[in-house]
Amino acid sequence: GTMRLDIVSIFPEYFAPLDVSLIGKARERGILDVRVHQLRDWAHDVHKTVDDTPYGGGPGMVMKPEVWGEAIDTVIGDGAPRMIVPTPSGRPFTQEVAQELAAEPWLLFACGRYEGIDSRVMREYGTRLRVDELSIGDYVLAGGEVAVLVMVEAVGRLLPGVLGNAHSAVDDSFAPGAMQNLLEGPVYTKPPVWREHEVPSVLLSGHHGKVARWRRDEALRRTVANRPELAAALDPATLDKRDREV
Ligand SMILES: N#Cc1ccccc1Cn1ccc2ccc(-c3cc(N)[nH]n3)cc21
Repeated sequence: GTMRLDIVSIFPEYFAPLDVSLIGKARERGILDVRVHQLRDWAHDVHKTVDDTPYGGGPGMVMKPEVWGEAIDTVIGDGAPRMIVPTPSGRPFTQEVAQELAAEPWLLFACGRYEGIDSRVMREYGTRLRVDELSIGDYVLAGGEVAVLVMVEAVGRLLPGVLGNAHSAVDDSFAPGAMQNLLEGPVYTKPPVWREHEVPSVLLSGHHGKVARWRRDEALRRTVANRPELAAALDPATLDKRDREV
């Protein structure tokens, strides 16, 4: 069925990219129903104020709870979407979380700016909705919009029918299975030689067993090189004899 996504932000124009490519097609095909809302529509003062100084002092501003409360109440009505709040201090957004979110019928993304949203908003809706504060990585953005674009793409591509059959998400390096927790290895296409660089001959051999083995070895090599903490966590039993020699 259709997944509904509501996004509330003071920069709705950030979400123009959701009209194109993968997500745009999914919307045209009715797989996704994406609605973007301007938070300021629920700020009633002449300046449409959405922020104020932080209690306890400190730099920057905090987003007012009243405006968010009116916005969320209007958007959800008496429904109960899963509420996602991007934040640098959230639980890590991983492929596993993306898989979980892809199973939800309705997601509501609350995009903060400034130093974040008054914490009582999450507390208020946590009594009625599942509220997840999620981080997309250990770096600080200026607001939640980019994080929502990341999450919507990661979740959207997992929905049935969104990725052409040519590329199923099941092969993802973080998807369950033989290549789980391994990084993608190198990829090649025609021509077989380009500026004197050749394609590894095993890939031209047509020997599927050797190709699979080679790809696993390359994925393992890259994982050890770029993500030693993932490689260390690999269950030795899942690595067959040859891999242990790598
Ligand atoms: N909050 C906060 C905050 C705290 C300190 C300094 C700057 C900000 C800016 N900010 C406001 C909203 C908001 C949303 C998500 C992120 C975010 C997520 C990841 N993974 N990094 N940054 C940042 C966000």
